[in-house]
Amino acid sequence: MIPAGSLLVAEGLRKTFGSTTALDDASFSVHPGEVVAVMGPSGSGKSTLLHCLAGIVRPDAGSVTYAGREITGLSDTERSALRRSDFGFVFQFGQLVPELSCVENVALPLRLGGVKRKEAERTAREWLERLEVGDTARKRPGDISGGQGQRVAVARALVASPKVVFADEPTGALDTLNGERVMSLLTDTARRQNTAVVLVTHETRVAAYSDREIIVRDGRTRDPERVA
Ligand SMILES: Nc1ncnc2c1ncn2[C@@H]1O[C@H](COP(=O)(O)OP(=O)(O)OP(=O)(O)O)[C@@H](O)[C@H]1O
Repeated sequence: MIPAGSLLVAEGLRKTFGSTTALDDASFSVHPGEVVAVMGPSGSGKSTLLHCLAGIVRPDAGSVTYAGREITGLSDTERSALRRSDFGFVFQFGQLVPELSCVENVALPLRLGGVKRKEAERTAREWLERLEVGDTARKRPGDISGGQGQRVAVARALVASPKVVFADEPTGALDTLNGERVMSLLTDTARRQNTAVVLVTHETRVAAYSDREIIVRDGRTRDPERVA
């Protein structure tokens, strides 16, 4: 049964890569503004689930419904337009464009949405300040620390007020202190602007920032709160 008021819902997802079954009847749902952690052992299917939910990977079977609209049937162009307008992304590594300054990186989602350069960069600067990395504005990603880079990436993921942020091991490359700061900045800001967060992690410390956890094991999902 689909929980009432869900923003993003997946049912019966199945995905194979050659002879490997990555997802095998996986389900998922998230409400607006809710932070859900997707946990489970390495290779259990967490990233594949995230990619299906975000419309990056098309499942072999099952459905993904976003804001009442089935997205599994959309064309590649329609799915990329949806990702640009409604979703934000934070990954573990290499997500910032190395040739652009940090302020240009954060301004990018706004520029792609048609906002003029000056306006986009002004908003991007505010976001860098909010994420406590205002001093990186003119620097390139290669000239800042990993912790600063993740804060810039979080600013970029949130700048266009997305409805959902997908974060795949966002603190995987950071030390504990930086990881905790990135997580609290991400989840506090998302909750404040009613952005849902789908957070893939294998660390309980990181999952503690979520409102709810689901477990993926051998491509199947389990919601511990819904098991009797
Ligand atoms: N593009 C791909 N091509 C082939 N096999 C893949 C591909 N993507 C995932 N797999 C396989 O699917 C299974 C699930 O992978 P997935 O990356 O979703 O797991 P995960 O839980 O995110 O793992 P980790 O925690 O190690 O990142 C694994 O056996 C993986 O090797």
